[in-house]
Amino acid sequence: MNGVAPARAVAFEILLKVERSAGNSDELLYQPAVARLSSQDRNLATNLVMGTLRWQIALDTRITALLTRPNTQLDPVVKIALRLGAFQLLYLDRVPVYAAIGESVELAKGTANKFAAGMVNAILRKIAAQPKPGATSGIIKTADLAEAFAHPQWLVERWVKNFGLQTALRICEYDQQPAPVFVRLMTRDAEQALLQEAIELAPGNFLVNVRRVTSGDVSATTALKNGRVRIQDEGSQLIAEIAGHGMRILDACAAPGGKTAILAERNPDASIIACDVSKRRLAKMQQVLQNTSYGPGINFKLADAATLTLRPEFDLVLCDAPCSGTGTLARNPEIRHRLRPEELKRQYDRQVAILNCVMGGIKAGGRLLYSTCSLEPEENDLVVRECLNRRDDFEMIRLDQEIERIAGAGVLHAEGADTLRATTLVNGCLRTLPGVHACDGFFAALLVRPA
Ligand SMILES: C[S@@+](CC[C@H](N)C(=O)[O-])C[C@H]1O[C@@H](n2cnc3c(N)ncnc32)[C@H](O)[C@@H]1O
Repeated sequence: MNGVAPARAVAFEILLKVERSAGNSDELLYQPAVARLSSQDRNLATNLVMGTLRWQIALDTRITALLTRPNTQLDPVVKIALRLGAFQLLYLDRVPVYAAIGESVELAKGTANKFAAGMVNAILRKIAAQPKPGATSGIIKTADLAEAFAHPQWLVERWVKNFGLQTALRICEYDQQPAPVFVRLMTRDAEQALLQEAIELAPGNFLVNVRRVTSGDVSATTALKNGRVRIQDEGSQLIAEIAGHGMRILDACAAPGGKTAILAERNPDASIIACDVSKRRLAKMQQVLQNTSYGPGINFKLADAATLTLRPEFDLVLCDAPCSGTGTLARNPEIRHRLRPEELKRQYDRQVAILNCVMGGIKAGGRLLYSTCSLEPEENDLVVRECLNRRDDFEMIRLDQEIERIAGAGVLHAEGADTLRATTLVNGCLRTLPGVHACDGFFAALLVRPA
């Protein structure tokens, strides 16, 4: 693309794919075109993609108000050129106005519409002259909260109803910031190795083996390449730690394998079946995990966990179910644009089918951890309650005692254990909330089949 800086050209292509539902931002940002960029351009491309998606609702409101015919369906190329330009003008301080406008005009020339470039130029000039988004303090209405933080109103209404306005505000604030990067230290010298590569670290929220990256690009380090560290959200790691121990383990919805890796690390002598319905995701996971020191204990199985034929032979099942992902909007900002309220019922049906099926694989005395990265009760408590109602050979165990178990085993640091005890236990289940906790939102419930 003539006259367009590499970072903006890459960001534009990724945003276009996301708009056309041809991929997810987090995966697309790991493609070779991004890896080939300089570290500075990679950061800019990432900021442009994630920021534009995070603020899309607010950007579209401004853009629509300036269209001559606000109901016109814009060509996706024009839409993305406008969003990308408006995002830089309104939310980035260091981008010169001429670059934000001029390069969006160049991008808009990629359409057959010969008037598109002129329209993009005119609209972005008007946006450049508008005041930047104002302060967000003093919000007391749900609609204002949704608008100020560029979230769908229906979603914020649910959170206000379920968690209260202040907590909904914290979730929305968290979603609008880059998600923290957490690393798991896999070797004793891992922390030192990262420090030598100019990566600055702070302690994790809960887990002894976790560090939060405060400065530097871990993805470019040798420590990551040679397996001294892994990148994984701390909430996700916590779920896998709580899942616990077994000799025969089924990870029913396993890809991309973050939790499988911890199960394997914590249960080195176990036989683990890692199952996923997606061939592509399973293959990618297999490629990553089979070359690790803990890979040999894992058998990879392509299967639909809702229809598996299982004998009751597992002493541990992790059912990390597919879900709406509303606990991960900071990491996956486009979820809010794709999700519809009616989708939650479809998720519930699928989750009930999967959980109900994998409960059949638990032997007497065995345990099953059900988890999601959704904040919605329909995908969490209600799924568990429905599956427990369907049979009488399972009971739910409060996770308080599991927190004590992993605290006693030295997995949690003292402050982390206190935070978990005080803020995450709801009706015996575990719930992390983005913004309340500095990690993704997770839910977990532990079911056991008494011996
Ligand atoms: C939340 S992700 C799992 C994340 C994974 N446990 C980890 O920690 O990396 C859910 C996974 O479930 C898979 N999935 C969706 N429907 C499934 C089904 N019916 N059976 C098995 N896996 C399924 C998806 O392909 C996706 O990889």
